[in-house]
Amino acid sequence: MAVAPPMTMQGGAAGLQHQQSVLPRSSYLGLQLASQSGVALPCVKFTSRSGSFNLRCQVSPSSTTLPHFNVDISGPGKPLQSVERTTIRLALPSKGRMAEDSLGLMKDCELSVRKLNPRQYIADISELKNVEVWFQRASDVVRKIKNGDVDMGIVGYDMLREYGEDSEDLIVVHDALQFGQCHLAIGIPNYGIFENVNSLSELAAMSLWTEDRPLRVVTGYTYLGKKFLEKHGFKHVQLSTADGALEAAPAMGTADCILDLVSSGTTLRENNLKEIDGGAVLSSQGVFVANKKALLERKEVLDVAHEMLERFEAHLTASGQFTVVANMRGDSADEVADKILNKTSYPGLQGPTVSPVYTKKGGKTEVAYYAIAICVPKSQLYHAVRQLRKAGGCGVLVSPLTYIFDEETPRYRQLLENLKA
Ligand SMILES: Nc1ncnc2c1ncn2[C@@H]1O[C@H](COP(=O)(O)OP(=O)(O)OP(=O)(O)O)[C@@H](O)[C@H]1O
Ligand SMILES: O=P(O)(O)OC[C@H]1O[C@H](OP(=O)(O)OP(=O)(O)O)[C@H](O)[C@@H]1O
Ligand SMILES: [Mg+2]
Repeated sequence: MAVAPPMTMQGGAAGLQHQQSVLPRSSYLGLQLASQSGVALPCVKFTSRSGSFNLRCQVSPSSTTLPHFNVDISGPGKPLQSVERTTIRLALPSKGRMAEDSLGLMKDCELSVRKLNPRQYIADISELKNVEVWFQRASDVVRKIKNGDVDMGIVGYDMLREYGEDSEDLIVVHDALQFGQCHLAIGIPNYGIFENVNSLSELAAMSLWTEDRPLRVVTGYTYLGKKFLEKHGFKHVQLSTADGALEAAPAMGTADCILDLVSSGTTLRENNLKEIDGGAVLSSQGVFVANKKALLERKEVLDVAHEMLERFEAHLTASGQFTVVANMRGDSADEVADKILNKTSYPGLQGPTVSPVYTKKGGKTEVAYYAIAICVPKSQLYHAVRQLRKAGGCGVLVSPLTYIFDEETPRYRQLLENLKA
């Protein structure tokens, strides 16, 4: 074959963009290559950050001015990333409660997700440059973070465990986003042969289950379900899947029990099903998760994960607290600080802020009170107010807290530890 003169490839290296980010060791792509001569290059060496590899090109039988080549991409070592992304990709659930809650959290953290067109699956975040938001089904959020197509995302922990299949490529950055709280559990009928069955061990011990007549479990969680039932000694089990309304299956006679999410328990109850002791597989809520390799190898990805984590932490920590400001009687700031630290259970973050309150008495300006500012968990507000009053407090003002930024978030420290492991 004649050696071809210099050739230009449409789109250059970026022209290799492909739906799959990881190409198999030898894959054929139909690429339009613009060759000045129409003669194929037998082999072109390509160098990318992930190593060098070869393009072997063959002219298709019908040669035209823009010939169609079959390109064999192969190279030494591991499969190659076809595209080197410079953008940072964040995946958010595209529908349902998780979509609403994730967007709500982003908004509360002053991260404005802007979709240019409501029918598009991509958006940007005005506060985070170079970040692309991709809206995906929850299962795909996990799959795409796992295979590196996306760098990070928000999803339910149940989905992360089911579709992540314990992959080491996934790393949880924030494990408690405080929405989507539920648990994955076995639900069995509260009537018939199950009426007196109240625990997982009782269910496993039922003599009914044989190879020919296994326990039939319907679930959307076959990976977790199989592992869980095997671990708990179930020998004869048949798992089947359905997309929704699993609670109807036992009454229809198509399953003996279900493995599904439970939150308030209403759906189980209204379908004459019950939970059993030992039947909970895992607790779940929204989590912020990332691709481990992307965090380790791309500093810009780690920086964005860090910033988002800080915003989430600051907001979520604050959302459980109130700011309380009170005027305290006392002879000095030290005396008031002493009372707050020793006579109440609410010292504030590092300690109370104490400042003099000036009043006018008989034409003279004097300090009669000291104002203190502390933060108090919402659930303990009334208790705190009672303690402050007892310690000489009056004029107590309470307002919601928006953010608490600490020196460094403990979760970020933990993330760095986990990345080293
Ligand atoms: N009842 C619930 N209460 C709280 N969180 C839930 C509940 N059901 C599901 N979730 C959480 O929401 C995630 C998405 O649930 P699901 O796929 O059922 O979507 P959805 O929001 O219910 O929308 P739809 O079922 O209408 O498609 C689950 O993976 C889980 O983390
Ligand atoms: O304990 P509860 O508060 O009743 O919630 C549990 C129900 O919530 C989820 O269903 P969802 O409402 O998402 O309907 P789906 O089956 O259409 O997903 C889950 O699959 C249960 O059916
Ligand atoms: Mg649902």
